[in-house]
Amino acid sequence: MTTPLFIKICGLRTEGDVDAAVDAGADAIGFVFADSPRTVDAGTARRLAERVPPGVLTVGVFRGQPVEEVRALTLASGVRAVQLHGDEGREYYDALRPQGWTLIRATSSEGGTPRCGELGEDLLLLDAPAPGAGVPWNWGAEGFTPPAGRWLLAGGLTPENVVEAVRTTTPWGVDVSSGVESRRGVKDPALIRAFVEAVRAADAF
Ligand SMILES: O=C(O)c1ccccc1N[C@@H]1O[C@H](COP(=O)(O)O)[C@@H](O)[C@H]1O
Repeated sequence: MTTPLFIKICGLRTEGDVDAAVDAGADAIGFVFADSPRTVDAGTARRLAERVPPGVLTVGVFRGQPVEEVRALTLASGVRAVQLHGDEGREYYDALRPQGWTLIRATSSEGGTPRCGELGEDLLLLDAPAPGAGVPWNWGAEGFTPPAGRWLLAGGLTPENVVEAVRTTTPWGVDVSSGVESRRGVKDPALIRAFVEAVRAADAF
């Protein structure tokens, strides 16, 4: 039997969002600390993270923020992983490493396939150039080479397209935000369930 795909549901803002993701069987949930319609403050993220069972990874999502801000928000919220969408370099990852957080580097495949770990990250996330916009990138393109090692596919995934996406790109896991919303920034529990069920059905093949 192959390892089930890792599923992250991102951009959660309410208790109902968190309960829907956990009950559906998500492996990770994300709180956005970057500028976004989904932004939550550290206190909200802490309160929501406290509802999450220990087996589900809590992730703080950042984009182009100073490392001290990332450190402060991560400590204040108590999340266990940091997802970085900026153009941070190795020194930035080195500065966060001693805290023991799981470090996720979000990048695109423009300019070639990145390698997981090359900046000190634990996990790579291949996303569209505009994160959180619900727009798929061209992951089905001829010549796309998946990264070696652990990587998450993100960018415009939905319950309808995720099965084809994972069969085409063979990621270690998937990450979704817009595709499980009824409108921008508002999660839909039925879509969260449908997304997780679709991924688990893809696992069965
Ligand atoms: O969700 C956001 O608004 C966001 C803002 C800044 C950086 C990342 C953000 N979200 C991440 O975007 C991808 C995919 O989102 P989508 O499914 O295409 O909407 C995912 O990794 C989110 O964590």
